[in-house]
Amino acid sequence: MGNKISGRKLADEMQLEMAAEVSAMTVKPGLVVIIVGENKASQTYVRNKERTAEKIGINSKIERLPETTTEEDLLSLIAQYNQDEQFHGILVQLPLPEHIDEQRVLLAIDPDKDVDGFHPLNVGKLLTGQPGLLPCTPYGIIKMLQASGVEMAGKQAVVVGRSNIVGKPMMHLLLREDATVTVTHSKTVNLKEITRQADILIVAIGRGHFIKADHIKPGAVVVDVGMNHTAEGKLIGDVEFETAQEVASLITPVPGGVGPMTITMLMEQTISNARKKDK
Ligand SMILES: Nc1nc(=O)c2c([nH]1)NC[C@@H]1CN(c3ccc(C(=O)N[C@@H](CCC(=O)O)C(=O)O)cc3)C=[N+]21
Ligand SMILES: [Mg+2]
Repeated sequence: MGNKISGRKLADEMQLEMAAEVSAMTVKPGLVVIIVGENKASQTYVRNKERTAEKIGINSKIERLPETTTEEDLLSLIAQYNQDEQFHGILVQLPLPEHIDEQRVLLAIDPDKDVDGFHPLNVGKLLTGQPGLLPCTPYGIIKMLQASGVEMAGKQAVVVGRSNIVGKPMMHLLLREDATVTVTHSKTVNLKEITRQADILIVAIGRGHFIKADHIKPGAVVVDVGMNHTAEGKLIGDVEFETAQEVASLITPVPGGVGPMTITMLMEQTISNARKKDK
């Protein structure tokens, strides 16, 4: 057992197809990423996004604002990009500094340019089963499972983590695929008994190597959303990969799993927005 699902490989394949598609378009897709303050984890992410956008032929612009930026200044920059026809996607990197109201910022983004799928209108569409922009991490996970031939309909899916960015939208996307979904979190009692029921286990709790082999049902599909840095600066997932892969039938690694797919879906949604403006 222990077949690795390579998000990296699938992401590379999808990006090649997307590059061909973009080169045939008359409108060049544009994505603006707004970052407020310095955040070490943000840096790799933003670098990867820039590199990927360039590879595909997307015009990407990074707006780096100082930590001291006021909420009003951020809101007016967003208003400016809402109007700017060159940009089809707007992403405001989270988390934002303490003094800025995150919900107010997400509400300010034009829902049609919200390529992160975090605007309450898009969240509501996901919840009620209407088409809309989707959160990129859970969307990328569904794509990865489909590409790997994982049957979701009727299966027991367990999500560990209930964040607005991963856990909650993941629940809805799995429901849409007709899985039976259980959401667990840090206050869940007898977590192990629940995760051991999972045919599909999605882990997004942000604690390094929290899920071990004995949390996993033999033959389960395991998706690791974690990105934790050890004291030595090594990137590790929420799942202890070495032991878990002995039990799982399929498992995503960190790095090279969910991360590259997240970025790919961001690009995909930016392109599909631009295509709506294409002749
Ligand atoms: N509004 C907003 N939307 C986001 O989607 C968002 C965000 N804010 N804030 C930060 C997190 C983090 N995130 C990552 C996505 C991909 C990689 C990625 O490409 N990882 C690679 C490389 C990692 C490495 O080598 O360090 C991998 O897992 O293989 C990393 C981090 C998106 N986020
Ligand atoms: Mg989370």
